Amino acid sequence: MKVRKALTIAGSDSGGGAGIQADLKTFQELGVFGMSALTAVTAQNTLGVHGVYPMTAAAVEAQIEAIGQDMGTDALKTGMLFSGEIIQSVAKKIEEFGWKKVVIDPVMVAKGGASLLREEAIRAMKEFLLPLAMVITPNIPEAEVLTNMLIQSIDDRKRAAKKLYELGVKNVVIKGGHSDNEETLIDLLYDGRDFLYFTSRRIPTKNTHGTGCTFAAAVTAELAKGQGVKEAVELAVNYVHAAIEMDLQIGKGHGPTNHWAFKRKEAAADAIYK
Ligand SMILES: Nc1ncnc2c1ncn2[C@@H]1O[C@H](COP(=O)(O)OP(=O)(O)O)[C@@H](O)[C@H]1O
Ligand SMILES: Cc1ncc(COP(=O)(O)O)c(N)n1
Repeated sequence: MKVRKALTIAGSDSGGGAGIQADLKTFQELGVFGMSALTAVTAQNTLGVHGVYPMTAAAVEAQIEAIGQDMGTDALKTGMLFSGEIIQSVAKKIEEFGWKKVVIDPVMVAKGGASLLREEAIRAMKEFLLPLAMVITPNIPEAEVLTNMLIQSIDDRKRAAKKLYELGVKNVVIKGGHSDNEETLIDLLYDGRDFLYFTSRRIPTKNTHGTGCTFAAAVTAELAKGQGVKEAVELAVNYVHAAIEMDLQIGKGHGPTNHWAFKRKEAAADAIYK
């Protein structure tokens, strides 16, 4: 059996709920061999970000180079990239190795409000990275920054998705966690032709730390396994939903999600239908 591989280029969350830790847990749970290139170390817990210690762009390049030269990858995702310089290095390496299954989670601020991306980096992201993306997965505030639009309605979101598509992204997912609907939420996928709506029940919880990272990592793992974008997004919606639903109650603030939950739910369903 051929083992599929996925690479995450992202920041470390010492609290284990978001960033590289969330990505690797998700890769593992979805049966994909996970690799990482660290862009920054954060001192972080469920109460917030207490420090950000970026890597040099050369160190980020060296990590990607080491992976590309030897192991290669079937898909990759980016998370916290911190600076325009790191973004340019990452884009250069993606092009150099010819990687196509590229998922960009344009991480900008942590749930507590701490900045994980410098202001100057937004231009670099649009210019160098977005044209290389197979999928981009902004939440509503990130989509607003990238498009210079105010997004309130679903129609606004559709317009924003079209704008992002025009920047060269092949598939745009604008996630609905930040919408003001208290009952349901919609993750919207646009592939340049059709809009697809993934509707789920909003779970009343404060434990949503790392949902965005987990979502993008699940999309990446599924693409690595050879799934299409639509199937990968659908699975990611279900994976994150299970992870939020069976939360772990860890820490005093916004706790992490449960990366085991999806497989446990699947195993329970298998036992019922056997
Ligand atoms: N309270 C919630 N209940 C159910 N699903 C949620 C909830 N909050 C977020 N999600 C889901 O988690 C994923 C990430 O959503 P979002 O909060 O928009 O992104 P981010 O974590 O990047 O801010 C999406 O699939 C969204 O539908
Ligand atoms: C290192 C790192 N990367 C990304 C996030 C975003 O996480 P969230 O899903 O809570 O917005 C984070 N808090 N820390």
